[in-house]
Amino acid sequence: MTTDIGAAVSARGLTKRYGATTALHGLDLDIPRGSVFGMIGPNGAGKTTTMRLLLDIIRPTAGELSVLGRSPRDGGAALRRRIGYLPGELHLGTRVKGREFLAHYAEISGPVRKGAVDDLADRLGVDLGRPVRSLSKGNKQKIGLIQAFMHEPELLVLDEPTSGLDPLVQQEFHAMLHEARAAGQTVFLSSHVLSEVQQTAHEIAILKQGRIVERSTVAALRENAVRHVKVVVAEADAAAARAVLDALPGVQGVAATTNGAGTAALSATLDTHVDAFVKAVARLDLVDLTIEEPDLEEMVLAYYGTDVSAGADAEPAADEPEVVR
Ligand SMILES: Nc1ncnc2c1ncn2[C@@H]1O[C@H](COP(=O)(O)OP(=O)(O)OP(=O)(O)O)[C@@H](O)[C@H]1O
Repeated sequence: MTTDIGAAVSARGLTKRYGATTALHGLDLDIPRGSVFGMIGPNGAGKTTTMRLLLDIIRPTAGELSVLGRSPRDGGAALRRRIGYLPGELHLGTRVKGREFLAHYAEISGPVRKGAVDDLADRLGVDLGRPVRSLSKGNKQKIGLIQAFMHEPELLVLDEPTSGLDPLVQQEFHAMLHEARAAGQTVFLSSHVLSEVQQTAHEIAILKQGRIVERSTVAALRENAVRHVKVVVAEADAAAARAVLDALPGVQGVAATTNGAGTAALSATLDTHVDAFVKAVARLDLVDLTIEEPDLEEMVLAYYGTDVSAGADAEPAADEPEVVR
C-alpha cells in the first residue's frame, strides 16, 4: 500500500478508534496540491478527527497518511510550520492582547511577512489591541484565522472556518481562499453544510459515520442533482405533453393542473441531465417552461440520512456497505 507523495494530503485505509468507538473506518483520501477541498458531514462524522490526524495531535489506529510528502508522526515541528491550522474549538481565554498573542504564534510557526498580521486584521475587521478573551466568538474566530494564514503556509487545514462569522466577513474569507489557491497553497476545510464550501471548493467529500459516502466536484453534484421542472402548454395539448414527459427516462412524479385560463401545467422532478429533457419538450407548443435551480443542500442532507439527529456517534451496522465513488 502506498500513499501519493505528489498530493498535499494522501491517506490509505486511515482508521481511528477511540476505545469502542470507531471514528474513521479506513479512509482513502487524496487532496491535490493547489486545490481547495471541502469535507462536509454531520456532527460526529469524523471531520475533526481527520484534521487532528493530519496535524499529529492524535495518531491513527491503522492506515497510512502523508502530509506534504511526510508522515505527520515523523515530520515534527518542520512539517507543522508548513501547515496553518484553525481548530474547530478555539480556547482563547488569555488576557494577552491579540497582537502579542499572534506574535507568540509567529515565533512557533515561522517567518511572518512584515505587515501581514495587520493586513489580515484589517480585512477581517478585528481589533488586535484588545485582550483576546474579551473578544466575541466571531472576533476570536478571526484571530484563529489570522494565526492560520499569517505565515502563508503550503497547506491550510481549517475546521469549520466560517463558524461565527457574519456574511460580510465570510465573503472576505472566501476572497482569502481564492488568493491562497492562486498562490499555490492547498486548502482543506470542513463544514456541516455544503453552502459554506460550495463557493470555494473544487471538490467535496461527504463524510458520514467515519466513511466517505460521496466524493464529487460541486459542478458534477449540480449536474446530477434532482431539479423540479414545470411545463405549461395549451389545455388541448396536455395529453400530448404528458406522453412526452412519461416517456422520458429520469422524469418522475408527473402531475398536471389546469388553471382555468386554457392552459395546463405539468410539474415533475428530473434526475438526469437537462439536455434530453429540454430537447424533448422543445417539440411541444410551450406556453412556459421552468427548470428550478437544484437544491444541493437538500441532496447532501439526503446523504446524511435520517439517523443523524438520533445520534451520529452510534456505531454503524457491521454489514453496512462502504460506498466510495
Ligand atoms: N477524544 C475522544 N474520545 C472518544 N471519542 C471521540 C473523541 N473524539 C471524537 N470522538 C468520537 O469520534 C467520532 C467522530 O468525532 P469528530 O469530532 O471527529 O466528528 P466531527 O465530524 O468533527 O463532528 P462535529 O461536526 O460535531 O465537530 C464521534 O463519534 C465522536 O464522539
